[in-house]
Amino acid sequence: MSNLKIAVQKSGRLHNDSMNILKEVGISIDNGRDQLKAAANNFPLEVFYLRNGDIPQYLADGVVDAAIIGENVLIEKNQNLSVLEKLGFSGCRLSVALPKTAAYSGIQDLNGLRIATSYPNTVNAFLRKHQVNAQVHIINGSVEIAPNIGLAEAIVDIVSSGSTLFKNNLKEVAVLFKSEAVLVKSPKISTVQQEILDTLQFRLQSVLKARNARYVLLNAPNSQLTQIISILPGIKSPTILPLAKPGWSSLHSVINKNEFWEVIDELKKAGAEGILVCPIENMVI
Ligand SMILES: Nc1ncnc2c1ncn2[C@@H]1O[C@H](COP(=O)(O)OP(=O)(O)OP(=O)(O)O)[C@@H](O)[C@H]1O
Ligand SMILES: O=P(O)(O)OC[C@H]1O[C@H](OP(=O)(O)OP(=O)(O)O)[C@H](O)[C@@H]1O
Ligand SMILES: [Mg+2]
Repeated sequence: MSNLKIAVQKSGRLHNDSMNILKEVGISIDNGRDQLKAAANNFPLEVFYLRNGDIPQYLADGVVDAAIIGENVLIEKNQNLSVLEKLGFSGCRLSVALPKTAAYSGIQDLNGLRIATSYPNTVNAFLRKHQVNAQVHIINGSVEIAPNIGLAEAIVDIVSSGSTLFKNNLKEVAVLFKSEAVLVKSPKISTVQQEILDTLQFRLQSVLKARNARYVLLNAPNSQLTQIISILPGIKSPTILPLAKPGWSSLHSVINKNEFWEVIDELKKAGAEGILVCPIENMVI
């Protein structure tokens, strides 16, 4: 069998975005509900649907060749797996939180507390690093409830919008690290599977670059082009096409989607008109 075996979370926060990004790179998967694995019909790839927390071990053992998982789980399971690509979704952070009313002036204030978490290895490493003496209590879900039911004085859990902390009368006091979904590979991957993974990674990079970029089209008087080009330099340099109206041109360029809003006023001041901003599907540079 020369298919690349890739693990994806079976259900939960990572599942849909993981399947979407595979679809965006043109891979079509025969996806019967409740199947534990499914093959792609246009790419040498098989998807294994697994629990996020089990994936690092499967990678370490070479049961799967690659996976899409949260960085936080990789760190917790500490299997020395290397991250190939950050995928830009499921962004969150692992944080320490305390009851809103608790006094806190620094990490040393965690001394002597009971800390509830689903990430015991990560928390113990953090406590060791800061020479804090606290008791770690492992809870597998709904960690934020622990202080309210007298199980712990502090928690360490995933925070994204912060609304779960807020609803449970907790405050975030320290961030251990930030996490997002990542592409990871097994140290036991074979040469054939590695080649397939290289192709997949190349396609993912082109989709990720495109997600962050926008295609910009605008009209401007020729006298203003030099100034506008300095604002919108593009990948190599912008495309300039003459308009039917004498003395005017259409300028096409690519820009980072976040930078666009910063330069729009500059563009207008420089004389740009009829500015169109379009999404890009793929970028091969
Ligand atoms: N609120 C959140 N916002 C953004 N990303 C999150 C959030 N909560 C979790 N994540 C990310 O999504 C991953 C999967 O979370 P989810 O709660 O679906 O699974 P789980 O219960 O940790 O894992 P399993 O698949 O083993 O049941 C987490 O490891 C983390 O990387
Ligand atoms: O800051 P927020 O946006 O509120 O997100 C944080 C919450 O999201 C995750 O739980 P999830 O909803 O995945 O439930 P789970 O505990 O069942 O995994 C995490 O464990 C937090 O409880
Ligand atoms: Mg969760």
